Amino acid sequence: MEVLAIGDKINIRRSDGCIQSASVGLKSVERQIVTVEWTQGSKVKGKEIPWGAILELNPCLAKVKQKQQSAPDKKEPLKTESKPHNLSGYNMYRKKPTNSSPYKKRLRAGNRCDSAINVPASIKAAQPVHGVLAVTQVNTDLGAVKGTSSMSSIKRSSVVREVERLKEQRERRRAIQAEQRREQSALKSRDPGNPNWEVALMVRNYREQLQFNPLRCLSSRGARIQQITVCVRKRPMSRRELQSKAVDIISVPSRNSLIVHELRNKVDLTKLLEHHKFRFDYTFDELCSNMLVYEHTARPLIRTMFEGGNATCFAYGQTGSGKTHTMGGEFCGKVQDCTTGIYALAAQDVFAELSKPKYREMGASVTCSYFEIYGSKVFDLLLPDKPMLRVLEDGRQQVVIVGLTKMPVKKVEDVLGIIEQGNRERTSGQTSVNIKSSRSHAVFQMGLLMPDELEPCGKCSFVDLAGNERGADTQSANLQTRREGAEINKSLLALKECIRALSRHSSHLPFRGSKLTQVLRDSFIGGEQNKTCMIAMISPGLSSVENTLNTLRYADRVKELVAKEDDLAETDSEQPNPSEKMSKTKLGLGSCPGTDTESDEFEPEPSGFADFNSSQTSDGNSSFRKFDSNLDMSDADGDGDADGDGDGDGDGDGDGDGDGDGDPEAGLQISEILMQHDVLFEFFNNYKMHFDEAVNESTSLGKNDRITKFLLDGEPIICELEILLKHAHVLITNYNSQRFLDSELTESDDVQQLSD
Ligand SMILES: Nc1ncnc2c1ncn2[C@@H]1O[C@H](COP(=O)(O)OP(=O)(O)OP(=O)(O)O)[C@@H](O)[C@H]1O
Repeated sequence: MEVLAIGDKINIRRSDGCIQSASVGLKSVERQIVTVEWTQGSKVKGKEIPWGAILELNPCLAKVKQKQQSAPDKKEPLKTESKPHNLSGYNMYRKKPTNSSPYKKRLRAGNRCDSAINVPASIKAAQPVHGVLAVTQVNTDLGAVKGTSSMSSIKRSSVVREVERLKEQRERRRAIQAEQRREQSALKSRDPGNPNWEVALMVRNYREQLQFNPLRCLSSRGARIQQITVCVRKRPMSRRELQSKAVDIISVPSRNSLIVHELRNKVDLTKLLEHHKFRFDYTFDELCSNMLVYEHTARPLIRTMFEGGNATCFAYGQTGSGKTHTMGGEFCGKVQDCTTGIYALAAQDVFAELSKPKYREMGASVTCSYFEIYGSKVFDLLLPDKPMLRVLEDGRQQVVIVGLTKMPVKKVEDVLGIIEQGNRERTSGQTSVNIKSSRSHAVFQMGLLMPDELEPCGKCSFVDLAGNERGADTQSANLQTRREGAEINKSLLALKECIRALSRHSSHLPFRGSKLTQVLRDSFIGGEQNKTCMIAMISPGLSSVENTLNTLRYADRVKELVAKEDDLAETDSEQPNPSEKMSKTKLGLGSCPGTDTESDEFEPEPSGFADFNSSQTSDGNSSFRKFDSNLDMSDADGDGDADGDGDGDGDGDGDGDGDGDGDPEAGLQISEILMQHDVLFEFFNNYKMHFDEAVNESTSLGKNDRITKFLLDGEPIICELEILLKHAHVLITNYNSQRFLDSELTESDDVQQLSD
């Protein structure tokens, strides 16, 4: 082992069997192990190899050793040099070596030794650079000659070892840098004129470290069917993007993870990549087909419709990210092949299911509707000239699209005809992003109809949403375009709120926040029976990174709540203690939201919950009074009803008994109103981080619960809630009076006007 020096090149065998050259790092004589290192791409790798294995692959080392042993006479003169007392020059910090010092002598001896013995070239190459190194080297050489001489038993000082280590590090770093420079210049010369070559290289280097195992299997069997599924699909680079040498900054390493490489500039203006990692139920890369996406997203939803539930599949994303491609079908030039979209694939499965004897005997049939929501207006895509339809809501909050075509269909071809007809009618316009872009939400619905029934007993809705970046399209000078953007933003926010309400089994459903959520109200109520899937589409290019991150964060927000829902499900399986049980009842979990029976469950006050209330009230008494006085102030506004629930008791709980458990709808109206009023809507948005969760949680609690909850959470939130309530009170009162006055059927637009 002594014949080897740090930095020597030797042959090694890699774990995959191949033999390659590597540099000697550290040696452990006791363990008879040598550590070697080599560079692979931009990475430095290393491993420990037994000395025996090294000798096998490097027979020349054995020869060197033999030579050393067969020339004992040449070692003799060194014996005296190896005595410890001759090492006075060893410690350079204690005594500076002079020409006549033993240090110099040893150096000369070492040189003599070099000439006498055929040592590896690298040892010679590493001859005196620093005095310290030279001594070390001489020691190594001496050791090689002397074997177990007393010289080799002397420990090198920690300073020497540190210098060696630093030198090794420096050399390694330089080797990597040289390799990177070589790669960079190779890439630059290979890709002349590419302004993004540096980013491309950084992304490529990062990807080299990843292990890719993306989703490829067609069968979704075994996939967990959840109430809410959130997936992401990355589209391939378009021809235009490839021509402009755009960089693909999305990596999809596995079936449920995704990384966005965002380009950032350091303070010194050098570029670096920030890697944003996301996890979803499924992630589809650019090679995934529509069929594969369908298998994992919409297909599991078809069963829901036959089980009497409402299934909804949303395509969400930036303009041009592939929503229409996924939902409606692939484009061959400008012509869309409807047979390859999720609408058609779902229709195939629906008819396959319908042909089963069970449904044939029942006489079940299927109807199709196709409409679009543009701004806050609904248009029927299956009638000539796309007439505008009215959306009405009855006293039981049932939403009806008056006059919507429900076309009976008997086979897949009928459905394809309907899709083609509807697609021709869809509204398009011009944005600063795309020449042609959908500014409307398109809703395609299939309903399962039983004989003698007017309304379908199960429904599948597929929604191709308008581009989510539209609200940020501020370059447009056109007021109409900006309004459209605002409407789209509003509806997407309302959609998120509704999905969140569904995942939390919340009793409050803010479906009036937009026309989209209003017409899809059935999709969000009904609890476990309903299933929802969101497919977030993303563009791969560097220029879309901001929109891509926005899309993923939106989807992530929905997914985050799904995770919470799972947590709750786990808790449910355990035996809850009485107070937990009550808290959940109060949160409306497991019950059908918005039903009267729910408010009955609010009646009993279990001891656990009463304790909770009382302790909080005593803890935060002063704040409680502060909040109450605020309610009084609102009362002074002249509405005669400080709590805004229309009962005139002003006690803040809605039922007049002061126990905080009364009217479960008292809370829900607050965010409903918020969703309908621009100022509050914006306010709500700005402070979202704080009371996004809070308002929703509070909505299914009584008002006192809400108050105590926020007292617990601390002062800032109380203040924000106060401000929020101040703004909301007048609106709530107006809204309530209107609602109570309303008779059987109310036109939703009127409700909208009210808040305006
Ligand atoms: N997965 C994909 N594979 C191949 N091409 C795709 C894919 N996704 C999208 N494309 C192509 O990208 C372009 C834009 O797609 P598409 O029209 O579906 O976007 P969009 O999100 O619906 O946009 P908009 O909101 O404007 O309607 C189309 O030319 C389409 O063919």
